[in-house]
Amino acid sequence: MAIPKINPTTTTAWKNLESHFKTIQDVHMKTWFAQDQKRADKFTISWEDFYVDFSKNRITQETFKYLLQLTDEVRLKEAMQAYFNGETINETEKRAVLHTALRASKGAHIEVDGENIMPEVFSVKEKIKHFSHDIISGAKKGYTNKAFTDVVNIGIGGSDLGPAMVVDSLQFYKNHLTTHFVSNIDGDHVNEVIKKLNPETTLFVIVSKTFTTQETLSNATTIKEWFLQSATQEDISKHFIAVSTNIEKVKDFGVDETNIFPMWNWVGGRFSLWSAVGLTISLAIGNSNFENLLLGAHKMDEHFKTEKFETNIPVVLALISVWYNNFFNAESEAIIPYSQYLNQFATYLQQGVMESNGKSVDRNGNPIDYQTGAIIWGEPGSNSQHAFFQLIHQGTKLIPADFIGFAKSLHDNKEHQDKLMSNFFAQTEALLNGKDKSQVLEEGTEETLTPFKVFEGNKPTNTIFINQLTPESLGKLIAMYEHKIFVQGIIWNIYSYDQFGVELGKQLAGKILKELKNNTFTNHDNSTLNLLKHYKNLT
Ligand SMILES: O=P(O)(O)OC[C@H]1O[C@H](O)[C@H](O)[C@@H](O)[C@@H]1O
Repeated sequence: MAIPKINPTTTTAWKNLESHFKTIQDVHMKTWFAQDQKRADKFTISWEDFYVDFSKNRITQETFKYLLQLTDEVRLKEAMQAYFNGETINETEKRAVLHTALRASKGAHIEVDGENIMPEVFSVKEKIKHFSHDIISGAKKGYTNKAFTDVVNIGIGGSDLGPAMVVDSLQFYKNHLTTHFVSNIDGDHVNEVIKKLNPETTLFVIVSKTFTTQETLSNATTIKEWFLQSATQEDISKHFIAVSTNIEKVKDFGVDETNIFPMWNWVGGRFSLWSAVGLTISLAIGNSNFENLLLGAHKMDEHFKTEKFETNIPVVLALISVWYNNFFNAESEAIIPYSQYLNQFATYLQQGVMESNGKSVDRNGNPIDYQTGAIIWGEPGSNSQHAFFQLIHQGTKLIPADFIGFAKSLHDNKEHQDKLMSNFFAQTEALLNGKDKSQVLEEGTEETLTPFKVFEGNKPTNTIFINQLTPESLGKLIAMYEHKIFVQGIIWNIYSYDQFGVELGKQLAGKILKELKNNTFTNHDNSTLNLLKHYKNLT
């Protein structure tokens, strides 16, 4: 059963939403809160350790009804079945999309092209487990017989952002190994990392699904050359590991076959941290914590698969986001975690959301005349309050925001935690209610200054409130956003799992690199030509 290809704007639900929008676009949310003491209860989902309050949104029961009707008309349920069953839903690349299989429970049977993939999934998991244990315990040693102290993940995009974000977010759970991430083709990146390393005690994990990515291969080559300044060719097998689908290319690079951790075409790069791409995570926090991350994701998969849509967290968040994106014309969404640990979370989500849903052609190959993927950005609170919150509160743009918070801190510092959480609660309250002229005057503000001090409020937020940051709760949170991406791709009738838009720049960079070597430049606009000449003159 293929995914239905339905233009959402042709549905009755869409037309209902359009006319409904006209009736509520100017209504202040305050009115609805005043009218209904139970509004928050009606728009809150409690599930396991998640408490998701979406009442501070510009929606009513009627909005919600039409949004749910939209899921019926685009046949979301059928699409979800195709997704979880391993059908070829990534039609443009002719692949299944099965990151969910990587966290499925023992005994699961999931077929790709008629073959059960689970035995292989579990055998790679075993390999990750044993390898992590041997490195962490010191059983496996480097070429001078010393235990490993450092791990360098060499990858980019999905082969970097997921592991880097998770290792950083779960640093509280880290062991003695120091982890580093090298991604940028900028040689200053790799050289800064090398500065900190001792080749005798460093493990290098080269992660590339395709093993053709310029950045990763260049960085791996630079590191290998640096390593060989003090070690021999035979020592490579003790220090270089690779994660890839492209076994031949990995072998050509010089990595031992036993040091290769396979992955599969049915895992998209930006959804791959659950596979051996997460090896650095397993090394940094230990395999049982890595398994708990996967368990959390699996629980969210089950919730998404089985929960009715009105209380299904990824579905509800996806629908609310469509509402702002397509009816209020909101261009972006802010992700504001009230946890310094989630410092890299928005950066990670940018690839997930924007590479997946940044599309302007529908599943029938036709140009789209409605909005698709939102711009994702954000930084942790409370820092961001002192940076860009001014624009969210008083700017001209509507910016729906997800506030992610954890009730208990990891270091048990109650005093800081109460202050942090006071800010967390205060901000969504302020964004909802604003401050009107009479309140400003009551504060003793002189009349002429009142316009500047009035806050309109009516700014939408979701509060994603979780008990504590653990590997399991982080797994749930990441999977929640993965499924939100899926639901939106279905509604917008786009292919969320290809990324052809990344190719053109790569092709042109290849051409320019050759031209720089030969010092001849052809077929450029005159701006680019001037820039190239200027570069040549300076270098
Ligand atoms: O893992 P790799 O094959 O090296 O790919 C790394 C990255 O490359 C490309 O730019 C893709 O757009 C990303 O989706 C991918 O994650």
